[in-house]
This record gives sequence, structure tokens and C-alpha cells, in this order.
Amino acid sequence: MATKIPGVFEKDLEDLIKKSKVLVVGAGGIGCELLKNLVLSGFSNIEIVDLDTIDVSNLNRQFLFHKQHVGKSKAQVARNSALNFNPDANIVAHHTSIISADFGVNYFKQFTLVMNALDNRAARNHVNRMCLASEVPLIESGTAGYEGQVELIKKGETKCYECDPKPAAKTYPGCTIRNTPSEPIHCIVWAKHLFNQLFGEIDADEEVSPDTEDPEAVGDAGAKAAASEATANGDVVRTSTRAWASACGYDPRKLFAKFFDADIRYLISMSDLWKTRKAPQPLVWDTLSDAVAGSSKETDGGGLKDQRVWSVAECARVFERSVRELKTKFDAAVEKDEHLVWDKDDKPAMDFVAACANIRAHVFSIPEKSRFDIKSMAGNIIPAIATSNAIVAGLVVLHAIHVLQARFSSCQTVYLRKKPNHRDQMIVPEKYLTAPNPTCPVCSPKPQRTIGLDVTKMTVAEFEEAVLKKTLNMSAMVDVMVEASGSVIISSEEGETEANNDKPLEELGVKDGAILVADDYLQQYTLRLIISHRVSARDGPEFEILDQKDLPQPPAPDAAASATDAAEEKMETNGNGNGDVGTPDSKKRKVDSSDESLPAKKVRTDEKSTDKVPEVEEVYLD
Ligand SMILES: Nc1ncnc2c1ncn2[C@@H]1O[C@H](COP(=O)(O)OP(=O)(O)OP(=O)(O)O)[C@@H](O)[C@H]1O
Ligand SMILES: [Zn+2]
Repeated sequence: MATKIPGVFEKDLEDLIKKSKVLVVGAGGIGCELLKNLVLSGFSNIEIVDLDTIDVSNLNRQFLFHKQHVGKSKAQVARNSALNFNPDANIVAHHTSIISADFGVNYFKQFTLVMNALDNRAARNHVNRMCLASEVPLIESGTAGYEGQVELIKKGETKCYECDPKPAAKTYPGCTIRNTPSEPIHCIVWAKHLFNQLFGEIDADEEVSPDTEDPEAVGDAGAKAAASEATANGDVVRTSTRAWASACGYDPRKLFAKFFDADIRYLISMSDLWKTRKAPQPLVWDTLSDAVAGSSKETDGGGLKDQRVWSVAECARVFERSVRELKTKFDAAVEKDEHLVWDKDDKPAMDFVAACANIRAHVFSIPEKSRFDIKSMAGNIIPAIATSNAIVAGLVVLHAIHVLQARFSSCQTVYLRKKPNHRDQMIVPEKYLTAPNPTCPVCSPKPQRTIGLDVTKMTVAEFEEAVLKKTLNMSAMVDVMVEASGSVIISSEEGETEANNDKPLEELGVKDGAILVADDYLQQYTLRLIISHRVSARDGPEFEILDQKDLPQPPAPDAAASATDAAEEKMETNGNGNGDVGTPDSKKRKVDSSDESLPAKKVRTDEKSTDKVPEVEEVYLD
């Protein structure tokens, strides 16, 4: 065992390692490698947190897990497996989310160092804030296929995780998704929205029915369509998709008839939409049934089922089966006051999306895709590469050792590249630590943000959910006060301000130019929010973080590639070779890169920044 071989580390370092207490957040692809490395390097006080259980799809690269562990806690099993390398190590496992009031600032303060091995922006933002508040160094890491990155985040000395704006998730206009899809991805997004409308968390932005307010369907086309539907069905009452599905008992054939026939006929009646594009073709279940029967020969025709494009009849059959399976699961969830959450690794959920996406693609004459391809696109998957995780986890330990030795100047961000650069390097360190962004909304001394929104329309509850939690990543323990009057409009104490929830902000004295102070007790983070009133446009965003518009935005993918080389070139010419802390790279400007062809992992959001490889975030598999 490495820890027992004398001379691997100097005695002083060995002692530092032994004395240290470290936290690993995430026991997935990087986390497993990292935990094993830490134990083998002599770290003996380790806590590991992971909220998830082991999935069979983890086994190809998360080597602390084996077949018999499927379904068990990742953190617990990772601990037990790692103890085999050094039974004397003290490893504490937590099977829960790091975003929990159980892990407050005092919890973080006990660690010498925190290491993230996460896969999503929300958790990374949260740990970033907790480490800033507790002044514990954080090593952030991530991989995306062959690429990867490791960086140190140390309060006041380096950029924090939120110093650079992250590109927004790739989104598609609602009317393209609902009315005029032209690419497979549009149908896949629609299918995922349909999943949520039927079985998941309902989101008003994820409507799936025809959008009668489509600006392209000029004039009263929508009304005409509605009227024509009224004459056809004698009923234009628009109920929610969920209510309608419940009313018809989630009968797969009725659902099919609505989504792939009635709704499509409705769309066709919005004739302006089809002046310059091919109109869709409605599908009728009964005309498919022969094909369904006939298709079974094809289905059995060898090859990997996942990698073959299903016929539309096969899709219909998969649709019928998956709706029934999901309905059973959904009923069980509803009993517990829950709903389903779409997961690419959940068979009926994935089958449902694959079938719906392909049926819709067929209706709109868009090329259909195999289930395998749809899974990659819907799950925003970049294949995880075990060796990338291993390299990155190794680099994390090297950074950890530098941190223990207080050699922060050796902790420049390191990038794992897909191809060697012009100096034949695949593992490329920055020349310097990158200094914090003085206007960072998180780590600057007086963080503030300007939010454009319609104070007459946005309610307090919407503000809390969409702005504070989803966008600014605040926890549930947040109080919001109007600075001028001192009145509290959102309180973390239950029952104190619930009466405000449905009121528009204006009614509570939040007018144009008002300043709100949002105080997050869990994250020990206070943010001033300057409210800029603007009348909401029908197709515009509900709100905007206005300061972000002035910040450098990520270039297009091609530009990013050349910016990368340019930035690296510049590092060489400007570099002094030792990367001292506090030597801000005034001449070198970090260039954000964004490759929209790299889809984000899970549906959350998608972001990337920094110069050489996309930054760690949920695009990364591990
Ligand atoms: N808030 C959180 N608290 C604790 N652990 C988290 C949190 N968010 C994510 N994780 C964990 O971080 C790990 C990231 O690892 P990885 O990227 O390999 O994901 P995975 O879920 O194992 O793989 P895949 O998503 O590809 O199936 C996961 O095990 C995940 O459960
Ligand atoms: Zn910052």
C-alpha cells in the first residue's frame, strides 16, 4: 500500500496528510477514484457525501461499486470499498444531499479542505458558497468526455465557482417546440415536456399543446383554429394536459389520439404556419394497428434494439406500454404526495420519451432516431471516460497536497485536453492563479445584482422560486427585506410571510429602483438585489439578470477553440512561470468557451466557461 512505503512522501507531508480532515462531495465517477486515491495516499480522516444510490450504468467506471451493490447508497458502498485499501482510515459516509441544513457553515469549518466531485451546477454553487463562508479551500473538478479540469477556490485569492457567468442552458423557443419542430431535438424536448405534463412536476413553460399565440400564426389564426376545433369537437375548453389525461384515465390510445391526431389537426388549421414549411400529417391509431402487428417481424430482426430506429408502429406499441407502466408508478407517487422525475436510466421513462419523440418526428417528417441516440440527446450525455476521471482525480490529490503544504501558488487551474496543444501537452496548467472577479455576485465584498422584471406581475412566490432559488441558487433558508422600509417580504420562518406569496411585488412596496436584501442563513450569503421594472413582453423572459448582459459572454464554439489557443499563447508570453498568488493576470483575459454542441447532463442547466475546456458543471458526466 502506498501509505506504507517509506519515502513516497516526506515525513512532514505524511504528517500533514495524516492530520488533515477532508470532505469529498459526490461519490460518482470522479468521487470513487478520488476516495481511493486519498486513502492510498494516507488521508485517514475523510467524510463523503452522496445523495444517490448505485445504478447499473455506474459500474463501467465507478470501480468501488460492483453488481451486488446496485440500489445501495453510493456514499456507504464507496466508504466500505475504500476501507479495503486501508482499514485504519476513518471514513464517514452520508447518504444525503450536501444542500441540506445539516451541513451548515460550522460543519464545513471542521475540514482542512473540501473536494467536489459533483455533476450539477446547483450543488457546486452551494458548496462554493459554503466554502467561501467557512473559509475552507475547495478543489473543484469535472470531466466531459476526454476533457477535464481541476481548480482551487480559495477566498480572496482565486476566482470562485461563480466569478464567471455561465452560459445559459440551451433552450428552444416555445413555439418551435409546440408548433413547428424541424429537428429531432425539438421532438425530444417536446417529449420530455409531455412526460412532465403527464407524470412529473408541471411547469407552465413546458406546455405541449399547440401555441395559438405563435406570432407566426398572425391575425386571428389561433382563434380560427379554436373555432374550427369547436365545430369539429363541439368543445374548446382548454383544460390542463394532466387534468385531461386524468379524466380519460390515462388511456394510451386516447392520449395518442390527442397528441398525434387532434392536436396535429389543430396545428394544421393554423394555416399561416405552413405557408413556407411542410405541414404535419396526423396519425390515427386504428390505421396503425395493422402496422403494429406487422412490425413484430421487423422488431425481432436482430441487431441491438436500442441502436435500431424503431418503426412508427413499434413506437406506438412502446408508447402504449410505457404509459401504462408510468401511470402505475405515478399513482404510487401521488399517494405519497410526490410526482415522477424523468431519468434517462428509468426504462419506462426513457421508452416513453423515445417513442413520443419519434412519433412526433414522423408526424412532422423529421428523421427518426434510435433509442440510443435519443437517450444521449435527452439525457444530454457526453460519454463518460473512466481514464479522464482517473486523471482528474489524481490531479485533485496533487492540488490537495499543495493546499496542505500551503503552496497555493502551485494550485493553478489544470486542464485535461482532448488533443495535445502545440507544445504537445495534454495536461495544461494555467500560469497563474486567477484572481477573484471584483464584481462577482458571490465572493465580492458587497455582492449585488440588478434584476429586470415586471413588478406589477411577478408574485412574491414566483420571485422566490424562479429568481432566488432557481437562478441565484439561494437555499430555502432565505429572508428578503425591502432595504428602504425594512419590511420583510419573504421569511424563512414558516408561516410568517406566506400571505405575501400570491401578491405581486409592487403590492409590497417593491417598485422600480427598489433594493431588496436577500439573506441566506444557510449559505451565510447576503445579496443586494436592485429591481429594475420593465413591462414583460409576451415572448420575452420572465426576468433578466441585467448585470450579466454586460459581462463577457461565451463565444461561439468555433471562436472558443481559437480563443483557447490565443489565451494559451498569451499565457506563455505573459507568464512569469511561478504563478504567484496575487499576481492577477492583468494582461491575460480569460475567455469563456461554450460549445453548444456539447449538451448538458440531465435537464438542469448547461454552462461552461474558461478558456481551454468547458468548465466543470453538469455537462460533465462525472
Ligand atoms: N446535491 C448533491 N449532494 C450530494 N451528492 C450529489 C449532489 N448532486 C449530485 N451528487 C452526486 O455527485 C455524483 C456525480 O457523479 P457522476 O457525475 O459520476 O454522476 P453519476 O450519477 O454517477 O453518473 P451518471 O449521471 O452518468 O449516471 C453522483 O454520484 C451524484 O449522486
Ligand atoms: Zn466569485
